[in-house]
Amino acid sequence: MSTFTATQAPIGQQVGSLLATSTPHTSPPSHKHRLKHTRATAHVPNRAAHFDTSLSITARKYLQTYGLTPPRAESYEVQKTRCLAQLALKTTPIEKFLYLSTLRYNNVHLFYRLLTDHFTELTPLVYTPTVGEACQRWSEIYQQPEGMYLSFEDRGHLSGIIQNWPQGNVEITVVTDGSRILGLGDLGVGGMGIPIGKLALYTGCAGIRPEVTLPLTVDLGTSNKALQADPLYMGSHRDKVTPEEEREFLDELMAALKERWPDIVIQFEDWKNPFPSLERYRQDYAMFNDDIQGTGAVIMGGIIGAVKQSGVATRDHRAVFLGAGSAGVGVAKQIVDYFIHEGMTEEEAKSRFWLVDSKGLVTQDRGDKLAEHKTYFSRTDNNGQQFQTLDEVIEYVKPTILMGLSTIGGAFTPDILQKMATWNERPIIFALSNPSSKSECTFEEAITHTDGRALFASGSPFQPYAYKDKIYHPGQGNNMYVFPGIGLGTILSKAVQVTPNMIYASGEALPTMITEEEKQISLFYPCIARIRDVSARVALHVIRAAQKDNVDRLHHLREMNDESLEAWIKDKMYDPHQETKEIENEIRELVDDLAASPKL
Ligand SMILES: NC(=O)C1=CN([C@@H]2O[C@H](COP(=O)(O)OP(=O)(O)OC[C@H]3O[C@@H](n4cnc5c(N)ncnc54)[C@H](O)[C@@H]3O)[C@@H](O)[C@H]2O)C=CC1
Ligand SMILES: CC(=O)C(=O)O
Ligand SMILES: [Mg+2]
Repeated sequence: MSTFTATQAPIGQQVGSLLATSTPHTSPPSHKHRLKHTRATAHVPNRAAHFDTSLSITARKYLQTYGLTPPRAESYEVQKTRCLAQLALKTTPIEKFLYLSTLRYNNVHLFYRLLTDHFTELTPLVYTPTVGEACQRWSEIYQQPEGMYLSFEDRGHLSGIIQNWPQGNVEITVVTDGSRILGLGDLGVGGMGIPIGKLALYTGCAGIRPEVTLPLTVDLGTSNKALQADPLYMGSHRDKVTPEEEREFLDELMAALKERWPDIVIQFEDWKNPFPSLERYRQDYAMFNDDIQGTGAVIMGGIIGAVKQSGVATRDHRAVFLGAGSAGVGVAKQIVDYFIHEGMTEEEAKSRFWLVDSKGLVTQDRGDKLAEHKTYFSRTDNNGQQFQTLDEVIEYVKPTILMGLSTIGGAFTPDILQKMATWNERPIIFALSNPSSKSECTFEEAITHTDGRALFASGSPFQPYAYKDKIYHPGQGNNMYVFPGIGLGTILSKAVQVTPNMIYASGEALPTMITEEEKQISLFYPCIARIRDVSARVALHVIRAAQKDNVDRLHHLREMNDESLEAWIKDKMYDPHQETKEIENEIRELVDDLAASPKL
């Protein structure tokens, strides 16, 4: 039975259209809009699918694009060869970023076929580190709209403006105000590169259809004076609004999003101070903050494996964090949860953490007013002594774990790395700041200065490194391992909230995906090439946690065992390789139906 619904055009006209070899009709037939697999998207025009050069001649005639593309119907292999050759001609990362953005805009399925087949090589070009440069230069390199921009001046009208988004159904949005883009500071509306990049990974990693994603940037002014002075800057040149104004704006925005798309999942990303909005909206919306919670989960997932490989008992670990911001505190809290899970009391677990910010070790008697999110970890056992530098802190603590979420590239000096290697057989060194220029140390430095013994992960990717006749492989501790699965699990279970247990479950899923081969080479994150399987597993764990917390609404999923549920999840995932095949199948069925119709 055809999946193609009845058309209003007379049968004769349809057959005529199918058989036409001359120029296309000037007015499109109504059936053209009924194909399930050629839906338009705002940032992905309808022509994306219709102009795919792999479409058969029959399909082109049916779609009336015959003659509008070169004659040969080519295989994906040929398309891929051409794209990769064109990409290779681009010499700088930003040129490659632009090439891939244009490809996504013009032929979305081809872009995702390429991305999913070449994840390891292409992710750094659509995501960190290259997206960092793209955000810094957004107003210079801007080419096409790929998301929504809402301004403070639009307050009072957000609901109406959101109606302008041409896509009827949106299942997930990533929203930023651009105020803390990676470790690069306030980039204003240039931050739009982040929602676009994150959502590209939602599609590539977790198979969420591209047309149900909404990249969203809110322009609440900027504290970046250079941007304010830049005539090319595409955002408002006003100063940042006050926290009260931001709250009022967000109250309206959240309500407007839910009004238009009641089931929408909302991910907050790269806000300078994201704690208030997380607290304010987490109960009433299916929302989470990726920098606090996604990062917390992914690093907890990595630490589970690294702690095992370190040979040191969980309760004997001591962690020094350089950076006590959203990510630092989010990660430390999530690992506290894991330590509690492993049998420690909360006080015992918390006592294993020493957080360092720009003023030094975070202590209760330091003399400054601590931001609220830092007080939980502030030390009280320092006997009045204060420690200003990382060097002083590590001499005092002699940590087993050194975590970098500080935005300070190179902060883990050779001396610090060597000390870590003196105190520990397998020092755990996570240099997590993004992009690569902000990484607290490189993989090469971590390996060289610990004589190959570091258990290492970084936020942005590094290449494998050869040292003393051995090849070492870096781990990438980036929230990209979990946020796609958190979103997918929340969407598929129709969860009304993203609960702390769902976040915890996403991190806990990661170690279940590590292979023996990966363990052998000291990896505690799965190979990135398997990210679709990893995201499906994360989604499975997220759904189970949603069920336990009773926030899911698709109750029949509760009846499935894990194996069936994981298979069901995979079946729901968008597969870019299937898209043109689906169009071909629908057209073939239509042709067959028409041929079988009684002649009038
Ligand atoms: N690998 C991953 O998946 C993720 C990485 N990150 C990265 O983590 C970094 C921090 O992000 P957030 O915590 O959200 O930023 P944030 O602005 O909230 O926090 C930055 C922290 O670093 C501290 N800091 C700044 N300069 C310092 C110095 N000279 N010495 C010691 N501490 C200093 C600040 O006091 C603050 O505590 C960014 O580079 C971001 O890209 C963030 C989220 C996920
Ligand atoms: C990876 C990420 O979310 C960040 O660096 O902010
Ligand atoms: Mg982020």
